[in-house]
Amino acid sequence: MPAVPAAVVPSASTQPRPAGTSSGLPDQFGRVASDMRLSLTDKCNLRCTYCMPEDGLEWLKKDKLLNAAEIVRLVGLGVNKLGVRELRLTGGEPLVRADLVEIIAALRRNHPELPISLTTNGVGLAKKARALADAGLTRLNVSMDTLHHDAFLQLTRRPFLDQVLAGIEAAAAAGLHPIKVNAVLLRGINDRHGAELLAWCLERGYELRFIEQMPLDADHGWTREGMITAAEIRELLSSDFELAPDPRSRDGAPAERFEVRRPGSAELLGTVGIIASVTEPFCSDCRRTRITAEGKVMSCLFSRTEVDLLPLLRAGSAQSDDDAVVSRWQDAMWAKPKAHGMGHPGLGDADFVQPERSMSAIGG
Ligand SMILES: Nc1nc2c(ncn2[C@@H]2O[C@H](COP(=O)(O)OP(=O)(O)OP(=O)(O)O)[C@@H](O)[C@H]2O)c(=O)[nH]1
Ligand SMILES: C[S@@+](CC[C@H](N)C(=O)[O-])C[C@H]1O[C@@H](n2cnc3c(N)ncnc32)[C@H](O)[C@@H]1O
Ligand code: SF4
Ligand code: SF4
Repeated sequence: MPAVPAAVVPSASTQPRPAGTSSGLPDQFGRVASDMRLSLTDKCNLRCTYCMPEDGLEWLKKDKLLNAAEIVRLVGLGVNKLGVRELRLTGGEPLVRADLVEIIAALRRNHPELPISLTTNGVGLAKKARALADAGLTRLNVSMDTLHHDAFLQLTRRPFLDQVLAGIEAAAAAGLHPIKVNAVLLRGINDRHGAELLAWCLERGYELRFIEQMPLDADHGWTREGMITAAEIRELLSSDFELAPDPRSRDGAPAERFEVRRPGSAELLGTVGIIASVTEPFCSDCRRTRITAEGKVMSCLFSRTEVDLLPLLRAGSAQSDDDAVVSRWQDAMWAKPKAHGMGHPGLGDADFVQPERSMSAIGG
């Protein structure tokens, strides 16, 4: 079974962070991170082919994971000292974490105004949606690649589509709006289901986003030729829908949004997003800082260097320790690569090296 790599690289900066960059999370290229993506676990109950291997991964031991108090402390440092303005909880599958509701409630008590969102596969969501909303979750994104049971099984290797559908419904009933649905299209499996999935989401007021498959699968099976591009997705949708650029500002978001209408009709049905990380990268506007489930800063989704905050978090809780954590986090972000983990965008390029960690072990 492949193991989650234990690599710890103290600092990746080629150039030290200059004196004077004492506030926030700036990098060498003029970007400032304010969007914190925190992985709560590397575990998952699905085995999506574009993410996890069939046999799963060797899960981190519980004592290696950030505990609830450490999570609350890290978010506090992010918000109070480093300019974090948005928090996303992800994984692995965040719903498998038994203390998820308590974590959200504690974060909400400390940060009444902070937008807190969750990215989930929706399995088990039906039972938890109300508690998540009551605890103070702002909204959530559910990953669902198809409405077809056979394709769902082929993609996720688990027969849980009905659970996901029930979860989305429960989230809507709990008022966790806006609900966004994430779908990765794979050639020959669900690429022909895109228009149907969009119609389903539009009817229910959910915002669908198609995601280009990135080379972050544990099986290392991704190819630039094999993936479905944003241009292809727009083409696949064009016989059923007309897409026009959404006039609202993109504001650094991965998804480019489009207004959706039926061909020849003026009626606005809703919007669809396309997250074209491979063919239309958005790295120049990136505001994301990632923390893995075991407390490592990954300045970029494709970083091959990681900066471990856990030893500092576990060294004590005094003010001086807070300063050390903040400073190490800032150093890590200063070293953020320009794009795609290297000096230029190009996920299919010869010099691109896929990180050892799969998406589930990074925190998508
Ligand atoms: N290349 C790249 N892709 C990202 C990044 N952040 C998110 N994505 C992609 O966007 C997908 C959707 O992310 P979500 O977790 O739903 O969050 P989001 O789209 O940033 O969030 P909202 O639009 O604010 O709801 C992820 O699965 C990734 O495929 C990033 O920093 N770099
Ligand atoms: C890693 S998952 C973590 C949260 C949760 N388990 C879920 O699936 O929503 C977050 C997102 O990453 C996406 N994802 C996973 N592997 C990917 C890949 N290789 N390329 C693009 N997106 C990927 C998933 O579709 C999902 O929307
Ligand atoms: S994409 Fe999410 S649900 Fe699918 S295997 Fe990865 S972590 Fe699990
Ligand atoms: S690939 Fe790295 S730099 Fe580009 S948007 Fe994603 S996290 Fe940001």
